[in-house]
Amino acid sequence: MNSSQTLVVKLGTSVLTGGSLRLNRAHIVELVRQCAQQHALGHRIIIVTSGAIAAGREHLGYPELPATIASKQLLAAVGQSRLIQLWEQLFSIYGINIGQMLLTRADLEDRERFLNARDMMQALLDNQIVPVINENDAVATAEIKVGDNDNLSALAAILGGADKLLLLTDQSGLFTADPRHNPDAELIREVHSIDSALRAIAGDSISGLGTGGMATKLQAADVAGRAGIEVVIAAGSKPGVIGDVINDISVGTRFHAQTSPLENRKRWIFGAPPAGEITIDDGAVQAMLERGSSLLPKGIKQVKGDFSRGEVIRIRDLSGRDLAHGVARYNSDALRMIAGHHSQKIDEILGYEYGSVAVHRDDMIIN
Ligand SMILES: Nc1ncnc2c1ncn2[C@@H]1O[C@H](COP(=O)(O)OP(=O)(O)O)[C@@H](O)[C@H]1O
Ligand SMILES: N[C@@H](CCC(=O)OP(=O)(O)O)C(=O)O
Repeated sequence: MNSSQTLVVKLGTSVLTGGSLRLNRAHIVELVRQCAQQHALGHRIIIVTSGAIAAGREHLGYPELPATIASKQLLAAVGQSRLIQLWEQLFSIYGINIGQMLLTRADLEDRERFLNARDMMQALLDNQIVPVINENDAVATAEIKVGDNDNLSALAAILGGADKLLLLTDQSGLFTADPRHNPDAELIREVHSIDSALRAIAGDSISGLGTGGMATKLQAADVAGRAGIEVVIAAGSKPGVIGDVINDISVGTRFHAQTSPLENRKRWIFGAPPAGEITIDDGAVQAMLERGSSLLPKGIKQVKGDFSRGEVIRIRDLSGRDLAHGVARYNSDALRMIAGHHSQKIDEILGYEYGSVAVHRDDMIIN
């Protein structure tokens, strides 16, 4: 594994409350200390935090509310601001800034919004800011919700281009049965593939605090694993757990990635039928093929088709040779307007900009 890693740490309500009805600051302080330690070593940390509803309930003094979605939204609206304040305070002890991202499924399913969120997350990470993510519970209706933070953390890991996803919970990992009912249940240390037998032993949450139990953690491991991301489920109370995961020291249950992130990306870019096509000049061909550069608008000669930002397009040279497939950073109309122009002119021509490149190197697969 390379020296600098990107790690998503997901903290379930069970960890943040330590099984009680209020946020357990002592637990959270210790986990922030571990994150800050890894951050100082050059690793990129992304937090996915649950606990907004629990924090809201605590702050309002455990009000009697009907068991409706509206009540949960009310509690989340109050609790999220408490929660983010806490993360902010604790990370600031170490001089680390955080950036809040509240997401819903709608932000991640739409290609253009996904790209926007990904660019934003990248900007935070490039500036050594720790993204702190939760579902936007206060406004998310059932139709646009991811629904649980395990699945949300798998999507956040894909968004952040993470190497690993660590799901911290109140058990030391995935057991052969729910340890709350079965004292003889054994910890499963390594998982190479997720099958129906494994799904059958991963039960729901019975503490009344968490959402989804081990079942949603397994779904998250599956989604992340297919994207080439290794997943570990471990206890938030295990001393030094975050460093252990970064250093590949065996802890909890480890799910091996099913592919490499690059393979997964290639499959996606080649799998998507191209929505359009651009022709580039010889200088751009040389920069792309020989120097591994991104494609700038300056090198674009012609744009064919009608495509949106975020869709896959074909890149051809002047003789019509198919050179590469890549993800467009601008829609077809915008590309037609900025084709042949210097990147500094993008804002002036369009009145907005999504950065200097038309197709980024990381989003391009050369044929
Ligand atoms: N096979 C299993 N191994 C471990 N825990 C399990 C299993 N099946 C169900 N669980 C339950 O999953 C719970 C953790 O999930 P959850 O309550 O949603 O926590 P979190 O808030 O961390 O997401 C455990 O407390 C445990 O009761
Ligand atoms: N978004 C919700 C948590 C949802 C959730 O999945 O909780 P958990 O199973 O404890 O990770 C909140 O902030 O309260």
